Parts: sequence; C-alpha cells; structure tokens
Amino acid sequence: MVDERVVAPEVDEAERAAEAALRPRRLAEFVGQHVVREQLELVLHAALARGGVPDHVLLSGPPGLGKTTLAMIIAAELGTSVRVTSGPAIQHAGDLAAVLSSLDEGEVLFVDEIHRLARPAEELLYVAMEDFRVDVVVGKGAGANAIGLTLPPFTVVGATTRAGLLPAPLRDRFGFTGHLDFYSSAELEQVLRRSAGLLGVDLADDAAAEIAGRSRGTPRIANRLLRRVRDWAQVRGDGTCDRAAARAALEVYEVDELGLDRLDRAVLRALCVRFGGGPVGLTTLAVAVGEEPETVETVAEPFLVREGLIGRTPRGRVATPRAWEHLDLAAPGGPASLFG
Ligand SMILES: Nc1ncnc2c1ncn2[C@@H]1O[C@H](COP(=O)(O)OP(=O)(O)OP(=O)(O)O)[C@@H](O)[C@H]1O
Repeated sequence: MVDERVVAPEVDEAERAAEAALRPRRLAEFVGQHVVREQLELVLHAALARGGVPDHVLLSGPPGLGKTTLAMIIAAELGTSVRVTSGPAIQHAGDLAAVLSSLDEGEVLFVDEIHRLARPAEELLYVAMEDFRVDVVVGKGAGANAIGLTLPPFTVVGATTRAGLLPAPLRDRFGFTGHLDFYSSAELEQVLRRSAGLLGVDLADDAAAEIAGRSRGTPRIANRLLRRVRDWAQVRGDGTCDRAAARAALEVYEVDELGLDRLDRAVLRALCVRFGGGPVGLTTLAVAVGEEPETVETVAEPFLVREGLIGRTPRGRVATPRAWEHLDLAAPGGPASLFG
C-alpha cells in the first residue's frame, strides 16, 4: 500500500525522467519560495559581477519542494555545468576525492542527501570546500602517501531533508543556507498551470485549484496528480481536464479533498472510532491499521500532524476536533453527540 502511494513525497527512478521534463530551468520560472529566491539571486549575481564563484549553498526542506531543481538552476544562472552525486552514493572518501579532483573551474557539485555522507567523506568535503584542496592517498599500508591536490574554485550545493543532522563543521562551510517551505495552494496552481502547458494538457482553473488543494503543499505531488488526472481524462473522459475530471480521477486514487490517502484515513479512523480519539500509543494504533509502527510514524503521521488532525502527547496520539469533522463524525462531548 505504502510503496504505491500517489501522495508520497519521495520519487522513484522511473518518475525522475517525467519530473526532469517539468523542471523550471531559471530562477525566474521557479514558483514561490520568494525569500530564498531573492536571497539566492543576490548571492549568484554578486558572484557573477565579481567574476568569482559564489559561497557554497545548503538547501534544506522536505522532499519534493524543489531542492534538486534549485541546484540545477544555480548552475544555469552561473552559466556552468553541474555534477550530481549523493551522500548514499559515496561509499568511500576516495570516491568523493575522485569526483572533486575531476571538477572544472566554476562547476557546481550537487550533493543530494548530504546528511548521509560517511564521516571520512564529510571531513574530506569540508576541507575541499574551505581550502579548495584534497588529499589523495596513493599506495597502501606503510608505503601509503598523501598527496595534496589543489582544486580549481567550485561551488557545492548540498541538499538535505534534515539540516539538524549535519555536523557543525560541515554546516559552517556553507555561506548561504536556504530553507524551503511547503507551497500555498495558489503557488501550486501556478506550478500546475506551468506543467500543464509543458505537457500539452488543457487544464481548467477549477481543476488546477482542485488538484492543488490535494497536493499536500508539494510540487512533486501536484505534478504527479496532474499526470493521473490527465490519464483519467484521456481514458474515461473526453480529454478535458476540468474539475469533474480532477475529482473523479483523484477518487480513483483515493486522495481526498485534504490530500489524505487510504493509509492516512485508516489511521485517523482507527484513532477516532476504535480508540475514541485517544490517547493511544503508536504501536497499538499501527496494529489496528495493519502497518508497522515506523510506517505510521514516518509515512502517515507527519502530514496528519501538520494538518492539525492529530496531536502527539506524552500519553500517545490524540484526535483533534478537526479529525472528527474531516471524517464526518461527531466528536465525543461535542454538540452533535448530545443528540446522537
Ligand atoms: N518552485 C517550483 N516551481 C515549479 N516546479 C517545481 C518547483 N519546485 C519543485 N518543482 C517540481 O517538482 C518536482 C520535484 O522537485 P525536486 O526534484 O527539485 O524536489 P527535491 O526537493 O529535490 O526532492 P528530493 O529531495 O526528493 O529529490 C520537479 O518536477 C520540479 O520540477
């Protein structure tokens, strides 16, 4: 159930290509995130005016909000190319040394999930960021020798969903940190209209609003839902992406008006109906919906908490009045229960 979630904020390899086609290429096309955009624009344009490289950039925020897109945009704005790697892809410090020593002057090195770099690679990286130098070890055992290599200036763009997990020495090497926040519905509508144009989909305004409202503040989810609505319109409808098509398509995928899917609603319903609104412990709640506690905690709960549908207390999870309202149920002790 979890792997196929249409509202998952993560992406798999198959979807990457579809996403790449929808990526804004320049800052001016990047929707929303006004503060980060303006700050970045200053950093980049000042570097361009000086003819040097900008400070290293750290982008933090939940998945699907545009960190990779911004990294590509930074390279484009600087008129340079980008090398892409990620924390988990770098097994040994030597792998990172090889990447660093092959960088051309002014290039951007994008390190996704930078908080997942192994400690030796992390140390190598912050020395390289500070001094544009990397020590390459040649040979093995007693005969091993470290040779210092000077690197041409370059810019690291690091992306992380967990800025707090970055060790201070690495975090401090970033001269600019931008935090990406969830998008408003109006911003997501703008993302959707732009994507629809690129996909050749005729998207009615009310359909854009309908999809945006169910996209959990995340452009990746908005674009994914748009593709599902387009499919529905082609197969079941007459190709028109209007509000009726959007509603029907998203019903097929069990995404409700708030953007909750089947698992989210199962958790909410169990909490309200089976446990009378809680408090109930995570494990008990997970057993009630037939999932692992970790799945409930990492997949369903963050959005339910963010939406103010459930609360976490020291004694367990509790349903808020909004949860009962969303499920169309009368809250215990509420006015409706006096009569029901
Ligand atoms: N501000 C934006 N304007 C337009 N489209 C956007 C914006 N932000 C993200 N997108 C689109 O959303 C999709 C996901 O963006 P991206 O891959 O950059 O997210 P991410 O934060 O790097 O996620 P992850 O960390 O999971 O890789 C892409 O198709 C991208 O084009």
